[in-house]
Amino acid sequence: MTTSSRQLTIPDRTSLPIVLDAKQVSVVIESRVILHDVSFWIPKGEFVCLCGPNGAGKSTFLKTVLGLLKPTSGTIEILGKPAHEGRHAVGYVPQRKSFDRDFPARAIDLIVASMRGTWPFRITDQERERARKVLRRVGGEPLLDKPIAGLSGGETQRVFLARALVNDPALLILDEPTAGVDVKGRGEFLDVLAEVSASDELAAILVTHNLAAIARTAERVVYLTDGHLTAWGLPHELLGRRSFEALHDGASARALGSESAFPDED
Ligand SMILES: Nc1ncnc2c1ncn2[C@@H]1O[C@H](COP(=O)(O)OP(=O)(O)OP(=O)(O)O)[C@@H](O)[C@H]1O
Repeated sequence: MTTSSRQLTIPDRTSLPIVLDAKQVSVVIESRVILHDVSFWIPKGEFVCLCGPNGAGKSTFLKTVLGLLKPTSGTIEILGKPAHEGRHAVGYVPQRKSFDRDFPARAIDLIVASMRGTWPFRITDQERERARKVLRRVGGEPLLDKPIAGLSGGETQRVFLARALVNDPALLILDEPTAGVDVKGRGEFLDVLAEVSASDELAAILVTHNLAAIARTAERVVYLTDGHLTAWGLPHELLGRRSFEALHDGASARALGSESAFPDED
C-alpha cells in the first residue's frame, strides 16, 4: 500500500496486474473541459466506487473506459491495451432508465446475444446451459425464459449483470445500477454486488450515490468534483470510520433509501 499526498491509501502498482490504468485523462467537449487530468488505476480483483456530485464527470469517464469517447489528452489502458482494444475484457451494466423496457426479448435472448455478439434466432442447449449458469450466479435462474418487459427493476438489473458477466470480463462497469429500483430490489441487488466485490478475479467500477452500496461493496473510492479527481482512498477514509463500520455489516433501510453518501450532494 502507498498513500497519496492527501494521506489516503491508494493501491500498490507492483503487487497485482493493473486492469484499468487512467493516466492524466482530460475530455473537452465543445470547448468545455469535462474531465481534467484524471489519473487512477485499478488492480485485479479490486471493486471501486466512483462517486461525486451530479455533473462531476462520472458517466463521461465511463464512456472513455468503454471506448465510446476518446480522451482529448491522456490515455486509458485496459490490461495494458488502449481502451478501444481492451473492450472485450469489459462487462457493462447500464442505468435502468437507459433501457427500453418494452423490448420484446427474454432474459436468455439478451444473455446469449452478448455471448455471440449477434442476436440469437436459435439457441443451442450449450448456450442455454451457459446462460442458466450465469443467471444462477446472480440469483436469477428462474428468470431465464421470462420476458424482460415483465421484470421488476431488481430482476432486470440481475439479467443485465448476468449479461455483463457471461463472457468472464476482467473489468465490470456499473452505471448507477440501482437508481430507480425499489428498496427491496435494491437490497437484493446489493447482496449480489457484495459477492461480486468479494471476487479476487474481477475488478469493477460502480458509479453510485448510495451510501449502502459504497459501504457494502467498495474496496476503494474515487471521488470526482467538477471533473477533477479530488479523493482516492479506502472507503472509511472518505466516509469516516464510524459511519462506515455502522453500515458495513448490515445496511439500514434508511441508508438503502438514501441517494447520497456525501454531505455536498443532494
Ligand atoms: N455530449 C455532451 N455535450 C456537452 N456537454 C456534456 C456532454 N456530456 C456530458 N456533458 C456535460 O459534462 C458534465 C459531466 O457530465 P456527466 O454526465 O459525465 O456527469 P455525472 O457525474 O455522470 O453526472 P450524474 O451524476 O448527474 O449522472 C455535465 O455538466 C454535462 O452536462
